[in-house]
Amino acid sequence: MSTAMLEPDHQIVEPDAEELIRCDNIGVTFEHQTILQDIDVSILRGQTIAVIGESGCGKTVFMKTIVGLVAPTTGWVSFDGRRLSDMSLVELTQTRKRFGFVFQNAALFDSMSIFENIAFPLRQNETVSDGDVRDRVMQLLSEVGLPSEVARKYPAELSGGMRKRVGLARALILRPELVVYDEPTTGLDPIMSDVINELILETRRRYPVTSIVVTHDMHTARKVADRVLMFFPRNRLAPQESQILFDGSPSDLEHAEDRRVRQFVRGEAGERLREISLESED
Ligand SMILES: Nc1ncnc2c1ncn2[C@@H]1O[C@H](COP(=O)(O)OP(=O)(O)OP(=O)(O)O)[C@@H](O)[C@H]1O
Repeated sequence: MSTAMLEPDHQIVEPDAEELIRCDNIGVTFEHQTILQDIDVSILRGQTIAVIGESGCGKTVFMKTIVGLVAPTTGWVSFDGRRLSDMSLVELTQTRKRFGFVFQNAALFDSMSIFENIAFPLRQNETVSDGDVRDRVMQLLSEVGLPSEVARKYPAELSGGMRKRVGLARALILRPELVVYDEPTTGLDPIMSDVINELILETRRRYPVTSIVVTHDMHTARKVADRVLMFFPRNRLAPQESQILFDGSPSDLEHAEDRRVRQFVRGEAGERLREISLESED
């Protein structure tokens, strides 16, 4: 702790943390629609980044581009100093083992027990004895605050919050260096949302994982992130404007210079209401 810097939002980032991810001039165009343009972002090891912005602005596309699920139309993504586009399929597959994915709907296999769901990445990627698989699954269950009896159950028998925790356990079993969370609290009540927030924080305290959290939940963004990126829809920006309207600490969001950022975080429709009514008249 003595070498670490305490950030305002209680996150711990090593002062000499190295770059883990670099996005250089990324652009993504689907058919004729440009979703991302000129995105330059550097993410340090150990950072927890919340990606916010209104629906359709490209948050998920950004996250998928970083993990190599979407190939950028321009620019490149580097992970740990290597461009994803320079990697062979085998290297990309090897690199993806260093990523953990927590999907919005937990994406569990319904026909497998919770034990088998959590063990799945381990059995797919490592040669481990049954005893070791058992130890690691049980350890992960305990890390996400679920009792060991849950291991025998099936996804349909669990609540949404429990399923999310199982999804987190599965994402963490290979001890990934990068975890991406897609809307981790969507559909949960406020208490269960906070349980998930606490687990994200606890995971970071337990080991130096880097996290990217795509979220609409401002409470989550403020609580778990040490850095927030706010994206804006490319088609509503002036040509010279950056698509990232805010890049900074969550505590600075309220006082952001850009009015669109302040309106977003306060949940104010502002002139968007007028724009939407004009769009519907066209
Ligand atoms: N594979 C694809 N092919 C074509 N268009 C796509 C594809 N993936 C995403 N899009 C489009 O890109 C835009 C941005 O999508 P994205 O899912 O990144 O938005 P988002 O900011 O995550 O939105 P939300 O908050 O609603 O999830 C949308 O208009 C979407 O329809």
